[in-house]
Amino acid sequence: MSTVDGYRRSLLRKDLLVLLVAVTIAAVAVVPGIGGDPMTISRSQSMGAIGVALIAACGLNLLAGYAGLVSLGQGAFVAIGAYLSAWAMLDLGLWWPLAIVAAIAASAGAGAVLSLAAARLSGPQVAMITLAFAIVVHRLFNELGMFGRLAGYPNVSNHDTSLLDPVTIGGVALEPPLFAGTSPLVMLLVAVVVVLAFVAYRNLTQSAWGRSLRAIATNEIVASHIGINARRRKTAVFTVAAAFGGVAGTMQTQLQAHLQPESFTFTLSLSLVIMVILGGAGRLYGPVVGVLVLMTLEHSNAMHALVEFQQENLSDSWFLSDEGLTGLLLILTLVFLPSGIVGGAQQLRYRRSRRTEAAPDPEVAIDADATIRREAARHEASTTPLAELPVAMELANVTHRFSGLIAVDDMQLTLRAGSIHALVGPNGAGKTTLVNLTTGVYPMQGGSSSSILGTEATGLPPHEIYRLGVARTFQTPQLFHGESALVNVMSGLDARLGQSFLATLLRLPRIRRLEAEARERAMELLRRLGIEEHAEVPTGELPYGLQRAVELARALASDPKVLILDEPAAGLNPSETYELGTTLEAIAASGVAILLVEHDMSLVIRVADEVTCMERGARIYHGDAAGLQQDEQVLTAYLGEGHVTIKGKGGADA
Ligand SMILES: Nc1ncnc2c1ncn2[C@@H]1O[C@H](COP(=O)(O)OP(=O)(O)OP(=O)(O)O)[C@@H](O)[C@H]1O
Repeated sequence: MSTVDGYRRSLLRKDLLVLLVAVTIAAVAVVPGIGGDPMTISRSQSMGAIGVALIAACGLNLLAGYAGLVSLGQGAFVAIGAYLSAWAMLDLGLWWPLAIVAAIAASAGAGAVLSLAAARLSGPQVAMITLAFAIVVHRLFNELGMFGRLAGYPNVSNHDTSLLDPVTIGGVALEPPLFAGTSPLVMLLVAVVVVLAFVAYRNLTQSAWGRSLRAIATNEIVASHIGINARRRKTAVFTVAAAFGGVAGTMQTQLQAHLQPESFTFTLSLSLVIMVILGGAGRLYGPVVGVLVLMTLEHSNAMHALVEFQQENLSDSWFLSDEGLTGLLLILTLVFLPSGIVGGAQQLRYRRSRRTEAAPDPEVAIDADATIRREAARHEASTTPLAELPVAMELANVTHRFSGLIAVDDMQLTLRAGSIHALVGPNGAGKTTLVNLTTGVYPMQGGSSSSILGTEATGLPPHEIYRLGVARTFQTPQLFHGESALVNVMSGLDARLGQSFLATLLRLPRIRRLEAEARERAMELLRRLGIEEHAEVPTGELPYGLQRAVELARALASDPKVLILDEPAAGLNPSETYELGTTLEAIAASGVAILLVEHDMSLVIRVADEVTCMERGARIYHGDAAGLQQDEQVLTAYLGEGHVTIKGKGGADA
């Protein structure tokens, strides 16, 4: 068994064990009579409510925790699932499983429609639109006569439950839906649905799909550079989160004798948000812990006892009610455990484990191993004259204006496979703008054109340019800091693996194999760049030089044909810069075309096969590094008259 297989199996075992322990704790806490007292309706409904909240909170965590789209409307999807499944059974007379599926589909559909508006928005605007949606949905169920208005649904005067056929599972007849709260078999059904929903949620989070959510949460532009269509992924996660809400709602219908609009006010959505934040947004077990802590407090006597304690011992006119205590708990969590209970525990465990290990020395941490150098030596490209190397990317007549300012002015640039093309020039010359044009961040204007490996690429968005074989790094490393170096690197090749959503949801064998291969490939890249010992370290904890190396590994993960590096030596010390140069030469020698935007002239002159110098958006020099240092215009505009000539590639003096 490979280490990856072992890791995967232990992860699965751990997940199920934790869920089992959590459910048992909840059962003991909420159902004190589990060991003897008879199970009452209210106790079984409390248990069921925990399950319902768990499903809804897991969906919300995908959206708010992983994708960073804070929704204040999750309760609305629970309401849609609950009301519509009941209505489909009672008024439409649909067979109960069909009614449940239809109601979940309706919730998911509502989520998809909402996402069309929300996908254009970000941050507080997403929260606002989802809040408005929650209010509208609540008002609808509150006002529509078909749902009994304030009297709730079903309405005793309109509905006769004896009309319903009993539900049978394996030949055992259950109580009719909507009046099933006391049936142990319905409790079992809810428990099975909770476990299935959790497994689906877990499968989604621990996959390329889950990593893509992290990416769009961190930075949509960066996400698009690793092949993610951010808008489409946002729609998908909205739909999935709403479907989880719908599943939760249909289970609520199974547990409750009666649906009341007050159960689905904005407070429900807010409680779900509080549970996710309290447990740990973006953490696998965050919603489990959040739901258990908050619902155990709510459904046990603990909150009530705390309120009474204040009244008796502090003041009976100034005290915090249940809601006030919940708010206080949230404030304390945000102040002392900003990443929630699970996030805090993980950080503690990580810090403890680091304390027992020797701290890595960042000075010598990056050491590209001999493999990459041997590959370089073997590659014949290094012996081929530059002009004979195949063209990997061609930019022609590229112009870009920011309002009145011409940032790039009629630029030409050719990148050849197996070579390094350096792009230099003073601050504000237009280098980064040109890079952003080549990778699709800015749309091409006027007569600009671009082709990649012979394919027309003018006007393509970044995620499509990624698919043509282009990868890049950024002036400031753009990593997903909540994740380990390994996961960051894996995210670089995810979009190439073509993992379908359904296969990911079910974690089919193909997905497990692809996931294991992605892990192996990412480890291999970390090893080749000499940073494998940091594989499990969250990138936010790594020194700057190592962050740059992780970002380079992520760019290489997609096996690019064109690699664009925006000031990769910025912030590196001389030994790290030297090592970077060696690594870049090796990467180029393996057949990759590199565009190197850089101010460190010692690095440029050492590794570049050709150099383009820009000033005020235009090209003022194109040629080799030796010529660059002699060019009058370059000396005046960029290098300075006092520039001391550095030996170029092949040791030739300028
Ligand atoms: N988003 C923007 N909106 C308006 N002007 C911009 C924008 N981005 C860049 N510019 C302007 O375009 C010009 C080129 O900037 P750019 O960042 O491409 O230069 P650069 O050569 O990469 O500089 P540096 O070496 O400092 O990174 C500058 O005058 C800059 O102020």
